[in-house]
Amino acid sequence: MILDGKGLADRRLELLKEDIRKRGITPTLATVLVGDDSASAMYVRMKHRACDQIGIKSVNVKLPGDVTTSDVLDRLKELNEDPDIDGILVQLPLPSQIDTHQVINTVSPEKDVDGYHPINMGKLVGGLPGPRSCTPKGIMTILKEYGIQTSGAHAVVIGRSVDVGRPMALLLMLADATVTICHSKTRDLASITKQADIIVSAAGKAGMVTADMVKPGATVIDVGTNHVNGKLRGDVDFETVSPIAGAITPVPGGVGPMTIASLMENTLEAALSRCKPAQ
Ligand SMILES: Nc1nc2c(c(=O)[nH]1)N[C@@H](CN(C=O)c1ccc(C(=O)N[C@@H](CCC(=O)O)C(=O)O)cc1)CN2
Repeated sequence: MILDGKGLADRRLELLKEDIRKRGITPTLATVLVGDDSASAMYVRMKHRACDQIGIKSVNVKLPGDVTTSDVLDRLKELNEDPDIDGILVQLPLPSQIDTHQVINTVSPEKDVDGYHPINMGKLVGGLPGPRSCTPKGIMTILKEYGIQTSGAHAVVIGRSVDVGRPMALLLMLADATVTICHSKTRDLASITKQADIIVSAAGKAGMVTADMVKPGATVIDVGTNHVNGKLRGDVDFETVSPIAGAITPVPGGVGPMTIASLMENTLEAALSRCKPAQ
C-alpha cells in the first residue's frame, strides 16, 4: 500500500480552510528565512502557498545570509511582541555563523508553530498538550489515517535529530509503540530494522534503507529529502523496498506535504489559543 501523503495533506488543508472560514478569523504566520539556500527558499514558498490556499495570512521576513545571531534575535523579539502575529517559523538550517539554539529559544513558546522551543519539547516529553514538530506530527497523522497500529508495535527510528528523530520517537512512545532509536554510530543497523513493524527513516542518506533491512509487511516511512544530481531521493530505496513493505510513503508525495499541513494546523491552534481570554 502506498501511503499517499499528498492526497491526505490536500484533504486536511480543505478541512482547515472550512474551519477557518467558519470561525471568521485570519490566523497570521511569520516565516523567517535567512540567506538564499534554494531548498529553504522553496519550502518557505510552499508554506506561503498553503497559507494563501486556506485563509492564513503570511508574512516573510527575509534576512541576508551574513546577518549575526543578534540581528536574528532582534527581529524575533519584534515578531514576539507583534500582536498581529500568531505563529513564527524560522526556516532551518540556518547559516553556520548563527547560533540555532539561541534562535529557537528566543521564539515565544506561544508562537512556536514548529514545537522546537525547549518548553514545548518539555511538554512533549511530559505527554502534555502543546505544538508538536511538524514532520513527526504529520507522520503520526499518516499512521492514524491509514489505520496502522502503533500500540504494541516495534518502531525503529533512524536518526536522532532534535527536529525529527527525537520528537518522532517520543510521539511513537506516547502512542504505545516500543521504540528503538538508531543513528550513525549504531552497529549492525539491518539486524535492528529487520525486527521493526514500523521504520521511520530520517537519516538524510539517499537510498540507504534497502530491501534486506526490512521485515516483510512492515510499514516504511521515508523522511529523506536528498537532492542527488538534481533529483529528489528519499532515504529508502523505493524500487526494492516497496514490493516487500506492507505500506510505504513515496518521495515526493509522502511525508513532505504532511509537514506543511501540520504547520497549518499548528498555526490555527496558536491563533486559537491566543484568542482565549487569560484564565
Ligand atoms: N523550521 C523548519 N525547518 C525545516 C523543517 C521544518 O519542519 N521546520 N522541515 C524541513 C523542510 N521542510 C519544511 O520546512 C519541508 C521539506 C519537504 C517538503 C515537501 O513537501 N517536499 C515535497 C517535494 C518538494 C520538492 O520537489 O523538492 C515532497 O516530499 O513531496 C515540505 C517541507 C527542513 N527545515
